[in-house]
Amino acid sequence: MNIAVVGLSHKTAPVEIREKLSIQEAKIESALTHLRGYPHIQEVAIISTCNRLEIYAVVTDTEKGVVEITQFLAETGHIPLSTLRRYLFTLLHQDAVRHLLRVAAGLESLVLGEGQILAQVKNTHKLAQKYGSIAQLLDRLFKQALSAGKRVRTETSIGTGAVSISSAAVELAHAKVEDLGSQKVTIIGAGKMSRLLVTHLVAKGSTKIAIVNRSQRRAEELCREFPGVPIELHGLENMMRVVAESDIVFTSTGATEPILNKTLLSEVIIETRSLMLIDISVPRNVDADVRELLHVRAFNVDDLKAVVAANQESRRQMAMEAEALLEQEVEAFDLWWRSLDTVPTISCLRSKIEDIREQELEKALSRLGTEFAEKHQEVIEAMTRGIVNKILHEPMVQLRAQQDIEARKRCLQSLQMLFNLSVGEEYS
Ligand SMILES: NC(=O)c1ccc[n+]([C@@H]2O[C@H](COP(=O)([O-])OP(=O)(O)OC[C@H]3O[C@@H](n4cnc5c(N)ncnc54)[C@H](OP(=O)(O)O)[C@@H]3O)[C@@H](O)[C@H]2O)c1
Repeated sequence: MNIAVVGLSHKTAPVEIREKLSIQEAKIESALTHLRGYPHIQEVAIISTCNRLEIYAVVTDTEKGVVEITQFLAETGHIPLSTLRRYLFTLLHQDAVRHLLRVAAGLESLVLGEGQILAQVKNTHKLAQKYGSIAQLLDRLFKQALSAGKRVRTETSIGTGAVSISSAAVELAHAKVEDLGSQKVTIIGAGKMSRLLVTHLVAKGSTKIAIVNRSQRRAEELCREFPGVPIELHGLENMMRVVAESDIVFTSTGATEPILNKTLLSEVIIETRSLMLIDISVPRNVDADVRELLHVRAFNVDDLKAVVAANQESRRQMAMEAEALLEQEVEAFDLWWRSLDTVPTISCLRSKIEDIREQELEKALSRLGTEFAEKHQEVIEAMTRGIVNKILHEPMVQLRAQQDIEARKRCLQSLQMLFNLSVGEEYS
């Protein structure tokens, strides 16, 4: 039994490829069911964010399991396998474990140490539990990753500074225009990222902010979080009119198709105005064809790499502290994982000794005869259980604590030989 992760991220694939593979939350259940249906996949969980799509699996045969996941990705993304392979990475065993812990800690994020990824890993775990696609190994791995992610943020300085994709996007706008305060800024979408956009825009002195959202309720909720800031609210039906009046437009919605394109914009944009579009959505909300428009400057999440590069350098030192802490967490998971190979032998030994106890108890009680009171029988039964548990406790503790793999293997073999145990499948 082994752990593998197959996926792609902002480090291995451009947004044009990532958006094809992104799996919306509403489709996670069917994707997990599909993956669980493959013959060599026992447990599975999917992380799908703007910067990564990663499939974690417990596989009975590593090579075949990895092929099955790759096949699934090619089918769902409608990308030929030969093309897709260029963008994929595969990590196995301890490397897969370490990778998930690094992801949860924000060390694999485009914006080093950003906090949103921890909630996304938590959501991945929650959905996999809900749809029953994970069992002992991945459940434990995700719990370890979440605790590692929390530890890194509380015990090291990586979490300091409110860094996120949204803060990088606002940073980009700030770098491109002279006076952000005088610009009319529109945000399309009113979710988590839009809220962060407002926070950072306000911090940078933005005063003319409009929000365009599909539902009025969510837009109003967002507005209430910024009581002192005058924010205009609009429905999607007014989107093009509001865009036409804006200097900068951020798009941050869960739409799976572009909501702005060259045709829509060319109908409303006046030649004398220039418009900056910053799209932080994946799948993208702004079609690439808008770059053909003379007065439009368009950016997407991949364009944020240049903005975060400077920030990255200063955060690298903080990341080093996190790396050391993560190694402890990887070690803890590894120790638990390896201890699983003692489980079949321990269960086999317990059940053999339990059989002996029951047989001997039965013999003794039948010799004592029917006049022997039921109360006394219970006392004797409890005593025999107590003896068995006390005798087995210490060797079992010692066995689980044995960290040297070879020494533990020898102990297990001795136990199996001495007690003539026939042990079934083991984790390896
Ligand atoms: N969360 C992150 O850490 C993160 C980081 C970087 C980028 N992103 C990307 O940013 C985008 C937004 O993420 P989020 O976390 O802010 O999402 P979210 O909290 O779920 O909010 C989604 C927003 O999109 C709107 N929306 C959904 N489907 C739509 C459609 N078909 N047409 C128009 N509006 C639609 C929703 O409107 P209603 O109020 O009407 O539902 C809501 O305002 C996503 O593309 C995501 O990949 C997210």
